[in-house]
Amino acid sequence: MTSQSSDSESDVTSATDDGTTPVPPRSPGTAEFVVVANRLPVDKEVLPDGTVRWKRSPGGLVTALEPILREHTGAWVGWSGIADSDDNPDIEGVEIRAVPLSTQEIAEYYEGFSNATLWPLYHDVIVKPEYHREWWNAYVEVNRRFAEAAAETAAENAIVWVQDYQLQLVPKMLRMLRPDLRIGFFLHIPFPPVELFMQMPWRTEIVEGLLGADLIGFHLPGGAQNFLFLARRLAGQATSKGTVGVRSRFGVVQVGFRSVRVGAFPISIDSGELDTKSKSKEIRKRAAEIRSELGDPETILLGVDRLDYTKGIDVRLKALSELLAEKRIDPAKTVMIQLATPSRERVDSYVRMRAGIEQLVGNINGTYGTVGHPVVEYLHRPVPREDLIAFFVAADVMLVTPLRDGMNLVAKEYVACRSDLGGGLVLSEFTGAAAELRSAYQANPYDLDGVKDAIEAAVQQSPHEGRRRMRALRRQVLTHDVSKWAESFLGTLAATHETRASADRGVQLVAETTTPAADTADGE
Ligand SMILES: Nc1nc2c(ncn2[C@@H]2O[C@H](COP(=O)(O)OP(=O)(O)O)[C@@H](O)[C@H]2O)c(=O)[nH]1
Ligand SMILES: O=P(O)(O)OC[C@H]1O[C@H](O[C@H]2O[C@H](CO)[C@@H](O)[C@H](O)[C@H]2O)[C@H](O)[C@@H](O)[C@@H]1O
Repeated sequence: MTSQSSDSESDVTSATDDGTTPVPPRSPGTAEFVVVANRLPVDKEVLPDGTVRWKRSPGGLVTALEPILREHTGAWVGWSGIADSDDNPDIEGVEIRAVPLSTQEIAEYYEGFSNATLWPLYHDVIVKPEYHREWWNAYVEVNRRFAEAAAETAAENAIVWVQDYQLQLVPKMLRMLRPDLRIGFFLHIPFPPVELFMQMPWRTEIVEGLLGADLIGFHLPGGAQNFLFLARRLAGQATSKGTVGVRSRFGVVQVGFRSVRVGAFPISIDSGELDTKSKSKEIRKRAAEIRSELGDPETILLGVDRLDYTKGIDVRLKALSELLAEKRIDPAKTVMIQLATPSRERVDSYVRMRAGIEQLVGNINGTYGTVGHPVVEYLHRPVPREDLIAFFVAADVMLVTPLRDGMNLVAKEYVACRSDLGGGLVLSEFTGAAAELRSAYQANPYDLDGVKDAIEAAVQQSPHEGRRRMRALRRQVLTHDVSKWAESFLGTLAATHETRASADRGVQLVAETTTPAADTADGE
């Protein structure tokens, strides 16, 4: 079936003739808490000699959820990162349920609809989203499979927490299979402005898919607000009209007898753990070694990203190149380290972007480097976590310059690692983190002169100014950690369910407030 559906006619969960109808489980599972995410926390790797190795999956979603699942003991439903594998790796305290994907599904559901349609559409169309009906059909089919796997894993009345843009149809499909469950959904990337979302040929199906959840979470109030407008316009549901707050003043969408809450929950990191680790003797020693291996430069600039066009790695390289040309930065005293984790390497836009970035690195080193002393040290591979922490401790200026980013955990990790109050953070205004990290050197990544000024200011900041800013940043990051994020989301989800009964009596459509002491986005 390849026909493109109109806004109102199709129902992704009740189709009867296209193989996408979810099949109810014979009996419920045993897990009281289930995370459903595209990726498992570990990626499977088959070495040339046939042995299997499991390594940590890339990206901030796994960084954030790993400590939560360790705390709550439950199950994780996800894909292992390679084709046709249903191996369930052993992870202490977590029941793993792998969802196998075929090579064609990886191409159409993951690389296609998830990462060449939704990803660019939700990130301000930095590259042009592609709309293909076969990709959409694969997305529906794979979402159905995830919903069935979750339905088989969850115990009666369990909490199921569905993650991210790859699985936006799962909440509705899962509700059809298991109406007893409490279902939460969290979007880790930005939810786009209404004008952009309206491009999506299957826009109504996506909004209705999400409305299967009891609670839908976004990083920022703006995303929640955009979604409420679309629920009204595309799904024709009554919604609350008040302004959504941060971890407070939730929006409400009335779907039949169900009240779906919509809120903003900015994600964070295990800041306490990073703070402790970064103070250890081993990490301090490694940080000193890094500086000495680089030839003891006066200033170390650092970038840490998945190699993704949203991250603005080209922006910071162009800014550096101009600062060097204008002699505002001295190449003899400065080294920039760019750690770039390989990502989505078969998607065309990623292949093109990698070539562009490597050319920029080559140009800078060719023009300003000397033999044995390049200005830019570029690694295209992940480094071990402990090394990464040492890089954060060693860096004088952290460069976070995305054109758009849901949150950006790297910015928060850098801050958590700077108990010495050293270092400066250059941060794009278009990251979710910018709403909280007000004391960073913020810049508009589309304004190259502004980015250059921010980098120069951070390089030249006085120790007093640096300490003042870092103290404020650390107050925010250490008091708003990932367990606070999970608690606020899961606490709201639990409360949503408790008010289900009141839906029968008719819930009032007003924006709600959790506690009188509601948080603000900026805790500084
Ligand atoms: N161990 C390790 N982690 C990395 C590396 N590069 C990035 N990360 C982690 O990947 C996560 C990236 O999250 P985030 O900044 O939110 O961006 P995302 O990639 O879009 O999810 C952070 O927790 C980083 O510390 C690396 O080379 N090694
Ligand atoms: O699974 P991949 O295709 O290799 O991509 C890795 C992850 O990238 C995205 O991370 C996002 O989540 C972070 C935590 O909330 C957030 O800080 C960041 O801004 C986002 O880009 C993606 O959303 C995940 O699903 C991927 O697993």
